[in-house]
Amino acid sequence: MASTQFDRAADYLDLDQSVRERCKWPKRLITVTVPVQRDNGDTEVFFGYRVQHHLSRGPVKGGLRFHPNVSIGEVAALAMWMNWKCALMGLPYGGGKGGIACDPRSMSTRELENMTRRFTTEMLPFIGPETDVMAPDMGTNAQTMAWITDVYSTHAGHLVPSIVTGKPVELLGSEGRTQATGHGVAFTISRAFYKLGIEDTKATAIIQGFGNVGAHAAYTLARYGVTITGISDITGAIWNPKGIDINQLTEHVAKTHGVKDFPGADAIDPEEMLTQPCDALVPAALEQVIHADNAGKLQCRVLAEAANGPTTPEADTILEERGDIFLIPDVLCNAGGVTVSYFEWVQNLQHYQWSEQEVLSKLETMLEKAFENVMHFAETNQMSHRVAALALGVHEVAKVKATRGLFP
Ligand SMILES: NC(=O)C1=CN([C@@H]2O[C@H](COP(=O)(O)OP(=O)(O)OC[C@H]3O[C@@H](n4cnc5c(N)ncnc54)[C@H](O)[C@@H]3O)[C@@H](O)[C@H]2O)C=CC1
Ligand SMILES: O=C(O)CCC(=O)C(=O)O
Repeated sequence: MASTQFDRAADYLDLDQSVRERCKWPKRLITVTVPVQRDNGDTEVFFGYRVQHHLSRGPVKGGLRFHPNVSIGEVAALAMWMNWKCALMGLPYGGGKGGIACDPRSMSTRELENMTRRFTTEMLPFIGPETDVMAPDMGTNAQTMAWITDVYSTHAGHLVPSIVTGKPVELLGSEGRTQATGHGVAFTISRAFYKLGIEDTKATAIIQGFGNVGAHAAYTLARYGVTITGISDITGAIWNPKGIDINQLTEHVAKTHGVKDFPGADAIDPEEMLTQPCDALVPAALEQVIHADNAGKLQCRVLAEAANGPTTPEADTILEERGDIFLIPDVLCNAGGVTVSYFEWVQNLQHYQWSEQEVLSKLETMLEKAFENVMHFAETNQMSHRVAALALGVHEVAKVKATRGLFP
């Protein structure tokens, strides 16, 4: 998927052959084994990965994912997308992504901590504030980042907060990072509604995924006055046409670890939920959930890609032919997370802390600019929002590759 999307953008840009090849392939693909003693005394060996797509514009930046489906191919695609996202947002980074193939839901805190610490130790030769800066992604959180900071700092002999972003605020994480991705998703949806003449307070949204991104997108949309009619997670899907109370749902999820059986809504088939009428459909969980079989059935006005890679190229073609759905592509829609990560890194390098208001206001300024750039480029060149966003990102990387040149 990532390669196909890159090829479409590179064809449009008519990239020079050498630059095109150098933009397309990752610089480093690292695979490590991570032995962990399970609570029952057995040792289990997990596979961990980190892909550093390119370092031409600065350190690689991107999340670390703990999920059973993690593979080197998935991580490579996610790293490639991070390039174009960082470049589109004007951040001085290349793209990276990492992950461990594991089921974090079935692991104790002790096992997760040991796995994270061992993975970090294996990664020590390859990471650093100027080479590779990780952050949370699916299945990881601020605590995971705290463990990575601790291992790296212990080896350095002093605290190195700039080794990761998305840390707890007390460990010099940034105010606003936890909610940044979801906040940015809601902000771009509101911009799309404005373009389409839809009022936030009369709009409805359906969200797949109620983790860091989905839940914070839900809070912010609800704060804007949008009615959230459907939400799903790994445990099931819930539906209430009058609106789901997000605060009550959060309490329910804290107690039961899933949205299933929430008393304030009915159960609905998770697949059917995606094709219900709504103003915004927000996939905020997995890849490839909008595919050839359901793209023709979507009844949303806006498809807001909070997750990375939720739409297959086949579905993209169907949506482009339909022409009635306003796509906010992933590299724009979820870019709030890495943008505030950049702010966190900058604050750490300056030994200075910004307020939440400052962080979110700077974030909105940067998202607004990127949103308008993508819309303008798409309109001017009569292309989809996806190809426009990718072309803008790829172009920035290509310029740097061309300028730096190729050692013979
Ligand atoms: N955390 C961040 O700052 C960023 C995350 N993203 C992307 O957003 C997406 C979600 O990430 P997070 O919210 O951080 O992960 P998370 O681990 O906090 O939450 C994931 C959510 O997806 C749900 N889920 C898992 N399988 C599902 C299924 N089959 N059907 C429905 N829901 C399912 C889980 O139950 C959970 O609610 C991923 O694609 C990630 O790459 C993108 C940019 C930044
Ligand atoms: O915050 C970051 O550095 C990376 C976030 C991320 O993994 C993503 O945007 O997909």
